[in-house]
This record gives sequence, structure tokens and C-alpha cells, in this order.
Amino acid sequence: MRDLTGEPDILCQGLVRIFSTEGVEVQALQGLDLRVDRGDVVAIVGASGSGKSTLLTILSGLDRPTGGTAVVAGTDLATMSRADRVHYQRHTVGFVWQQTSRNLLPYLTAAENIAVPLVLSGAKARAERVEELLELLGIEHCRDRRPEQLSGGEQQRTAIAVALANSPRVLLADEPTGELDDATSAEVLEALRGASERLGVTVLIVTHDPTVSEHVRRTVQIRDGRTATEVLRRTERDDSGAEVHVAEEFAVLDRAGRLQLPEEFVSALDLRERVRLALEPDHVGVWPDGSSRTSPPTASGRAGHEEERTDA
Ligand SMILES: Nc1ncnc2c1ncn2[C@@H]1O[C@H](COP(=O)(O)OP(=O)(O)OP(=O)(O)O)[C@@H](O)[C@H]1O
Repeated sequence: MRDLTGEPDILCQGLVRIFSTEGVEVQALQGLDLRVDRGDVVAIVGASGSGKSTLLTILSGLDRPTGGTAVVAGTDLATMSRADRVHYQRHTVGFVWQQTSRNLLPYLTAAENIAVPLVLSGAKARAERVEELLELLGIEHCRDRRPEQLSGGEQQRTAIAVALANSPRVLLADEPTGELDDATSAEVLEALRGASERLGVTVLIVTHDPTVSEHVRRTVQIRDGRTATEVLRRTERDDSGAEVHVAEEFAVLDRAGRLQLPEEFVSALDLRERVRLALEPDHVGVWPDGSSRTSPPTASGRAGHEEERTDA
């Protein structure tokens, strides 16, 4: 394994995954870039088929990329051996899935479920660790109950405790609130955020749930197998000193300088195939190809220069 100390906890560069079935190729990931720093809580959102599950399956070590790189907490997932994979899935990453049946064994109590990964990894002081996790997730009262005796929110908080048992660096959650109502979803998301704050674990949540972005500082949107936009949230004080939550949307620029314009921008100006570009001192202008302007209103921009050359 390469020594990647000091790198972000999740680093994907130009990640590609192509599926071939019966001679038909599907490009599920088309050069995806993603960087998640240690201790961050990030939501990945996107329409059905945009590549979210494919990304998570690669990050969880269950699938390999066709191209590009994916490095998680120092482990290069493209070159990981079988033995590395067992260690990676047991110690480096934890998982929380949407379905309880995938997270918890039905015939064991919450405490016994949390102990399972500790037994598998040969951890010592297991009883203390189980108590610590029950307390961290606020589910001490669930200790001796089996999954069917827990509410949906308690099941997911127990699943988070199981995922955290062996102190992974990264927690991967696939639609962890998919089967919950809004209030319970909020509770589970706060549990994930609290775990990150108290343990320093990096959390990546893949979801359809639009309310998730209200609980995380950073939401990354995937479109057609690439990261398209990001929403960053922060808390500020206004002039009267009151706390206000600010959400700002950014387009993501890849290493080749490509970016995806938000769909509503494209449709608002009916942008198609070609656009005119102009470099301004502090921004870039984009105009529709069929715009009545012969040149964007600047001589300093690239389109402006091209225009001058043609006229000469
Ligand atoms: N094993 C596979 N074989 C062939 N095509 C696949 C396979 N897995 C995914 N795909 C295709 O890759 C694309 C991305 O799928 P993916 O499941 O990653 O999307 P998603 O964003 O997770 O969607 P959803 O939100 O519906 O789960 C889709 O077009 C899908 O049909």
C-alpha cells in the first residue's frame, strides 16, 4: 500500500466505471473527481442513474474502477489485493445501508450486533466499547432489544454504532434515511454528524433525500457520472447579530478546466452545442451562440480576440 499520509480521506480523480452487458456499454462514472477532507460530512445527491451507487460500491471496495484513481484513507482501491480488501472493509471503512436486514442480524440484540465486528476483528475490551457506542448514539435503552423491537430511527442509530465499532476513518452511508419520515431522518443525520464531531470520522452519505443537504456543510451533486455542482452551507451573523444560515451553490471545475452549467441556466438562455465565452477581469461570461451580439461586450475576452482576428 502506498503511503498517502496527509492526503484527503477520499480522493477520486478521473474515476471511470464502464459496465458492458450484451455488447452494450454503460458509462456509469465518466471521469468523476471528488475530494473529501478528514472529518468532513458530505452528502452526494443526484438523479436516479447518475452514478451514486456505482461510486459508493467502488469506495466500499466491492467493485473496482475501470479507470482513474480512488484512494480512501491511504488505500488505493484500484490496486488493492484481496487481503488488503478484508482489512480495508473491517478497519478503514464502515457502512450503513438503507435496509435494516443488511445492517443488523435479526436474532441478535442491539448490543450483540455492535459486538459482532469487534469479535471478527479480535478486539479487546469489547463490552466497554459496546457501552461507549450505545451512549454515543443515544440508544442505551435499546441494548437488549432485537431489531424488530426497535423503531426505524433506533435501527439506523444501531447500524451506525455497528459501522463505527472498529473505529473506521470513513463511514459510507447509502440512503440511510430512505425508509424514515422527516423527523426521524433528521435524528439519524444528526447522529451521523455527532459521530463525526466526536470521533473525527469522515462521513459520505449517498441519498435522494433533498432534506439531507440541510444537515451537512457540503452537498455534492452528481450528474451523468461526474460531479456537477456543490452546495456549501455556513452560519453567519447578520447586522443585528442574529444567526443566519447561508447556502451557496458552486459549479465544480475538473482538472481539465471542464464544468457543467446548471440545467436551469442552460434552459433559461436556451444554450445549445456552442456558447460564446469572454474572460473578464474577475469572471467569465457565457452567451448563447445565436445571440444577436456579434461579440460579447468586452475586447479583453477570448471571444473578443477571436472576433478581432477574423475581421483583420
Ligand atoms: N451492474 C451493472 N451493469 C450494467 N449497468 C449498470 C450496472 N450498475 C449500474 N449500471 C448503470 O450505470 C448507471 C448508474 O447507475 P447507479 O446505480 O450508479 O445510479 P444511481 O445514481 O445510484 O441511481 P439510483 O439513485 O436509482 O440508485 C445507470 O445507467 C445504471 O443502469
